[in-house]
Amino acid sequence: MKGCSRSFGTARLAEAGAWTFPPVRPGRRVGLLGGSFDPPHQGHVHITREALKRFGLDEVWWLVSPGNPLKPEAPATLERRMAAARAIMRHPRVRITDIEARLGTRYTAETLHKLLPHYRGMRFVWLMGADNLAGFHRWERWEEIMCMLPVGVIARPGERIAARRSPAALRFRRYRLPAARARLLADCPPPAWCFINIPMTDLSSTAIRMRGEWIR
Ligand SMILES: Nc1ncnc2c1ncn2[C@@H]1O[C@H](COP(=O)(O)OP(=O)(O)OP(=O)(O)O)[C@@H](O)[C@H]1O
Ligand SMILES: O=C(O)c1ccc[n+]([C@@H]2O[C@H](COP(=O)([O-])O)[C@@H](O)[C@H]2O)c1
Repeated sequence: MKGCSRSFGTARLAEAGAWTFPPVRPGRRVGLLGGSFDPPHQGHVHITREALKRFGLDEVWWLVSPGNPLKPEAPATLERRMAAARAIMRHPRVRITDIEARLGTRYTAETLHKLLPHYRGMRFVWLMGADNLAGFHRWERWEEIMCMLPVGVIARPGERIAARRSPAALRFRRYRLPAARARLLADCPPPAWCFINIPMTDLSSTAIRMRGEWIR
């Protein structure tokens, strides 16, 4: 499509310092679930399990963010959120990572520019809840992200209509894969996105913080 380029430039891997990227066999289908996870909750666990199944993924990596660039308040420390994520999400095909802190990125486009060239031959899918699709047009270089990898969107209570009518959904409406073909998403050349309806849970980190069950 116009404005989409499959070339992402060369990643400056040296910037990643001594840290080594997790090894992965080529051809694997990996879902990337970026999030603040402040705190992680069973909603995250639920959508991860559903994404593995519905999008036919081999793995999901949680990218525990150093801090969402659109959220004004700093989250709890990365160490604490990583530990809580590891405690709640126990699955042999899910990795909890602090890749963005290690890469020195917090904007998703920048993260992908550094990550994807290191894993040529792999099939990544960006995963997000419907609330994030509704506000996706506010992300830095969001159209570029759509052109970099397929995007899997998962229903969230109260957000389905806003997501479907969002600027991002409208702009890329021609590239939407029907939910019945969700398992093909990882193999679709971008731009491609798919919205799946799953049994929804209305858990949120905000609600947990408001109940005082997680103090930053
Ligand atoms: N209950 C849920 N249903 C569907 N998607 C969810 C749910 N909870 C979180 N997500 C998705 O998981 C990803 C990470 O979410 P995040 O860590 O921001 O949790 P959150 O509950 O949305 O937090 P907050 O309330 O602080 O915004 C986002 O893409 C978000 O849309
Ligand atoms: O790149 C951006 O501009 C951008 C803006 C808002 C959110 N994100 C990413 O979206 C993911 C979900 O964030 P959150 O806080 O809703 O869990 C997380 O990986 C953030 O880094 C990215």
